[in-house]
Amino acid sequence: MLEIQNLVKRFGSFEAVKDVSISVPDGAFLVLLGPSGCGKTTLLRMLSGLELPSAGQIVFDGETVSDGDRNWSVDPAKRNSGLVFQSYALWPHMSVKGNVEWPLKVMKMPKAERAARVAEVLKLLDIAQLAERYPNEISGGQQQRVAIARTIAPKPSVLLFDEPLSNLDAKLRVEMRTELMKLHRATGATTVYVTHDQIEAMTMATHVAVMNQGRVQQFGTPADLVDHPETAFVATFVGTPPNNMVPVVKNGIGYKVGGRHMPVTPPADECLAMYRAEKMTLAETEGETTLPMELVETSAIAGRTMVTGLRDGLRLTAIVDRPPAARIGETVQFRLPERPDSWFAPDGERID
Ligand SMILES: Nc1ncnc2c1ncn2[C@@H]1O[C@H](COP(=O)(O)OP(=O)(O)OP(=O)(O)O)[C@@H](O)[C@H]1O
Repeated sequence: MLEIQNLVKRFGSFEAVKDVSISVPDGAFLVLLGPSGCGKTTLLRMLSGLELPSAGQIVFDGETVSDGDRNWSVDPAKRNSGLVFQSYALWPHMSVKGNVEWPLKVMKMPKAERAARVAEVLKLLDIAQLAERYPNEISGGQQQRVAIARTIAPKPSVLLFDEPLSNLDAKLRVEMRTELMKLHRATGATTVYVTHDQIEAMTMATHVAVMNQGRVQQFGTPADLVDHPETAFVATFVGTPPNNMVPVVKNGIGYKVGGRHMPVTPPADECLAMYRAEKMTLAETEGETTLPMELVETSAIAGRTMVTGLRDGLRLTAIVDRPPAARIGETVQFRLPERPDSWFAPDGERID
């Protein structure tokens, strides 16, 4: 079990990580997901021991490895965790085999055992044929595999990844995603993986912590996040496409939804209505729950069409069966379902 307890990280007066508490079960694949600057890397660096928390504790398997309150932490090399960065920094003067063997030499593993472990790991990552080559003689994707092999060679019980696939092209990313999941199953190591790519998060994770501005907005399984987003931020950050969020305000005896009077019964005078993209439709003409929007984007998605409209800063996405007749820049009528899927308060908290 990996426990993060009331963890805080301050840089001067700026709080990059704010009171984060999460319990990660053994063998889980936790993804830290959030926009740039939300504190993901800082949290991961604290887990690795590279950064000392300002307050709070990190506990691996019942043993405290970082204690911000006491200004103390176990050295990164001694905490049974392995870290893979976005840039993989292999030793250029060592062969692939030499790079993977290096951490085992450092931990003084006997020679025969070392050779067996290196062979096993190279096979697991499908790079045995590259064993004698040097880093400048292999591709970027292969270098990333070597970096991962080097990290898992000492059998760390916790594996930490910081956007490890962001330097790879789209096709290779998808392939490596599958490989990393295979690797996770094969090693059984509790994994913490940082990304801002929500598709990566939703396909790989057993657990996701969605972060924003230093806080964890929601911690749960990918399905939890999609089925029951706890904040408007989560609702609009996860899912493909993300959910639509439309402001609702009291106006006279009725309510305006996205700026138009509509027959709704919101739980408060001012709130946000969430509509799932697959429940939105397009209408030929104006109706009781339609919003005229400028058509800004259409794209084919798994045999259906994703249509995006814009109006006064409000962006709506619908997944429909057929592409609209309208062209980009023309007006289309988006029809909202009779009832939204969820309601959120103006501060983003879920209401029902
Ligand atoms: N050493 C530092 N000194 C001062 N501020 C820092 C330091 N490291 C990070 N920060 C700030 O803390 C915040 C969180 O940074 P962090 O790198 O954790 O974000 P992130 O979510 O990983 O972003 P990205 O996806 O862009 O890497 C940012 O506002 C960043 O500028």
